[in-house]
Amino acid sequence: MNDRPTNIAAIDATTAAGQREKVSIRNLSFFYGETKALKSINLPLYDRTVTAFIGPSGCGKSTLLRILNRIYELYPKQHAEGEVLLDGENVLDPRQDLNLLRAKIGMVFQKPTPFPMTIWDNIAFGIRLYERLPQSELEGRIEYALRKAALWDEVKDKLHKSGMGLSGGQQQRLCIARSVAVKPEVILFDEPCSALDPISTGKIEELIDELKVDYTIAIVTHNMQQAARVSKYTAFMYLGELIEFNLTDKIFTAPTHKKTEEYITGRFG
Ligand SMILES: Nc1ncnc2c1ncn2[C@@H]1O[C@H](COP(=O)(O)OP(=O)(O)OP(=O)(O)O)[C@@H](O)[C@H]1O
Repeated sequence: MNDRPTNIAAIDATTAAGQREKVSIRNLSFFYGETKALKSINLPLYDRTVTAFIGPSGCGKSTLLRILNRIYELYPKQHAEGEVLLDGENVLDPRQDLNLLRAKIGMVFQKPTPFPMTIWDNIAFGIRLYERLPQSELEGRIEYALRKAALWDEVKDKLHKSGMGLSGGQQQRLCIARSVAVKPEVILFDEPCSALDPISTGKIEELIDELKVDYTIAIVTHNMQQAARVSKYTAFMYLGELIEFNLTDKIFTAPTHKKTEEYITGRFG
């Protein structure tokens, strides 16, 4: 068993057979002021595939996700080095249009974050940031997004009631609908179920399974059963480094690195 961090070049070629890289993370480092929180990460996100990020608290999972759509730029004194290629184009390029990027790479956060407005407006608001649609098309898009988020049947008779009146699980699906409504290519989920009960969690997991048909998905989770259930690939991170990336089955049954094994067997974390 090997104790050294992996390099993506070392991934068994058969592991990725037939898989197209939608996002390629290359030599990516990240700094909070002077503190280096990510250390030269190399990793693919395969097209229309779910990749889970696991690792102990503070290892850099959320930081990594926040780089992919450059949300970190909302905060001062944070910067990234390296490359994040989306279909071959570096999203870290200063000339990148951030609105367009965030439409292409949507994000769903730990706590549901509906806007204090109606269910309908929650979704229309996001669409209007990016597109001007005729009313009938807008209505069609809103229904499409709510159906994709498995919420339509529960809310179709109260579209003009506040999104804040929904249950936590419904609010999270509303946030997923908001993300889907702008037709993204990648959706990032940062611990999307940590504030939800087991039934709502099950619904979100089913939904992720359906969404992967259309979207490339990355999910940060503390729940290893969840990672095993929803993802095809898993990245294990520790102290800002990518220790191991592989098929989820391999990570959970035959990890290559000692630290991965210790983590998944609950010896630390
Ligand atoms: N705003 C910030 N300013 C300075 N350091 C930060 C900031 N946010 C995170 N960090 C540091 O960066 C490192 C990675 O944090 P990050 O939140 O990405 O980890 P994580 O793996 O997502 O943790 P958790 O599982 O607890 O959410 C940690 O050492 C953390 O203390």
